[in-house]
Amino acid sequence: MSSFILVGAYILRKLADIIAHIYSYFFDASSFPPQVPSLLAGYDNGLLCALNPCAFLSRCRQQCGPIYRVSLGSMRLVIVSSGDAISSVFLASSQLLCLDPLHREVLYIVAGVKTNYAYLHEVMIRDLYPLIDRCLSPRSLGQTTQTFGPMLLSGIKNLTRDHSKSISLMQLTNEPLYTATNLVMFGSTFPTDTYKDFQTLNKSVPYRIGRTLLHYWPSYAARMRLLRSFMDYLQRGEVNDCDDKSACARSMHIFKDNNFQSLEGAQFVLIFLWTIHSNTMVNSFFSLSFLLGDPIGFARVRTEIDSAVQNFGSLEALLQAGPDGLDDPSFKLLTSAIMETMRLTVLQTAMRQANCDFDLKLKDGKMISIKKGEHVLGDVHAVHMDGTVFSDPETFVVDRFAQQPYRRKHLQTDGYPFHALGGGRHACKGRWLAVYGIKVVLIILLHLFDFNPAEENSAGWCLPRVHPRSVAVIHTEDDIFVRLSPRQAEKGL
Ligand code: HEM
Repeated sequence: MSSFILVGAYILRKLADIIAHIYSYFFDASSFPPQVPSLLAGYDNGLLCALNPCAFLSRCRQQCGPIYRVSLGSMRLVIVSSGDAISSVFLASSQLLCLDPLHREVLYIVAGVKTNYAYLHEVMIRDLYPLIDRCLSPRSLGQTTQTFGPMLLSGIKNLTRDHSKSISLMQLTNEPLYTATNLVMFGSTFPTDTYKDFQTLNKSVPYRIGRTLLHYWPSYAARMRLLRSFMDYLQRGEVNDCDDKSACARSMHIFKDNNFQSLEGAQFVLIFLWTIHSNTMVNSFFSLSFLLGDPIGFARVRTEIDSAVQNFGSLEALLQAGPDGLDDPSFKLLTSAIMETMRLTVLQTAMRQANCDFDLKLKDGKMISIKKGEHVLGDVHAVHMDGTVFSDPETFVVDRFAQQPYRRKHLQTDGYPFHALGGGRHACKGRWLAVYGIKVVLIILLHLFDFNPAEENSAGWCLPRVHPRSVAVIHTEDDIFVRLSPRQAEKGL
């Protein structure tokens, strides 16, 4: 079956190359931005893009340069793949370039919102984003995540009790993180048995975006179960043991104030959950996958973690220190590994739609004329793969972002053309939680366990293959199975 898929993918790639070659004869380089040619009113490009967005954008870039127009069926896009142009998109006012169509798409694809979009969107912007901003800012994150570290540790211990069995790295890096984050954000009454359904739905997202979902039923059924579970949670209406200023109490206030007890409320919770987890899970899984594929990098990060644990006195004491304690030069290499994983796994961002005709000004003084209704998209992957900025760009370099002096409450990527967390007014509001959560996962796992490839990975450590349909961030359907053994000092586990 897998060789059939590989041959199919090879033939499609060759076909796409031949089509691109034919189209190059129709290419007009005199206009700016140049237009990617199409023989079938954009539907040919739409199909090629749906089959493999990254490869399609890369071919267009080779042909047209870093800024170009392309029609994907009836959708007209301006793609920007230079750091300066992406920054200009992030900085453009939302009167000119708005995010609404992106939000509408996400609400529909993830939560199945077909009607009442406007109301849910209003609550998202008016109540939810400010709540995330307030509770997850560097100043408040410690308060929000007081119980997070110990809960994550107990989740990992529960999952790893039986050392005689192999375990999925995807589950190991994601499930305890998913559960502990939900408990701090939604309180102890939030259903803790929703991870598998969430993953099933999440994995269907690239297919849903391309409207090419073949196995529709499993993800549809998973979504229905999730929504039922969230409706029960909303109808109970309690969060337990949370003070009034905590994230979970504030979330519940939003749900109650907006009378969210029915399907609509559950759809809102699902969108909130997807915002928190979809990108974080990719990073958590790939960070450890990259480290396992780089034994020297792995050993260096583990040495850093072990000496931090020693300085704190114990792993438990380190986990109590919270995000402020971990925002420290003694975790420079670990933080760099996480940011490097982001560099390699985030593909496109900054999707916007123009509200009117206008000229987008770039740093070098050039203007891109954008027409009303056109979409703009940032090809972040292209910038992050620029060999003139990032040497050996395709490779995971564990200390790539550990070279400059460490600055607390700053991302170690400051000063680089790094766009994985957005920018401007719409920069990722959960970035501090994401980095902190992934750090804690890696600290616990690297400190407690040795990792050996399970029988399922007969070829040793192999990086998961990137799914060709990946859009926005890398997706994979591969998993890595590991056998864990407690390290010498932790034999009591
Ligand atoms: C590794 C993990 C994450 C990555 C790579 C990531 C990436 C991004 C990016 C690129 C944007 C900007 C999108 C745009 O301008 O078009 C964004 C926005 C956002 N992110 Fe994240 N994110 C992550 C984790 C999180 C988490 C944990 C939360 C928690 C709630 C979160 C909440 C948000 C919100 C609310 C926005 C919208 C901000 C706005 O439009 O004003 N993200 N994220």
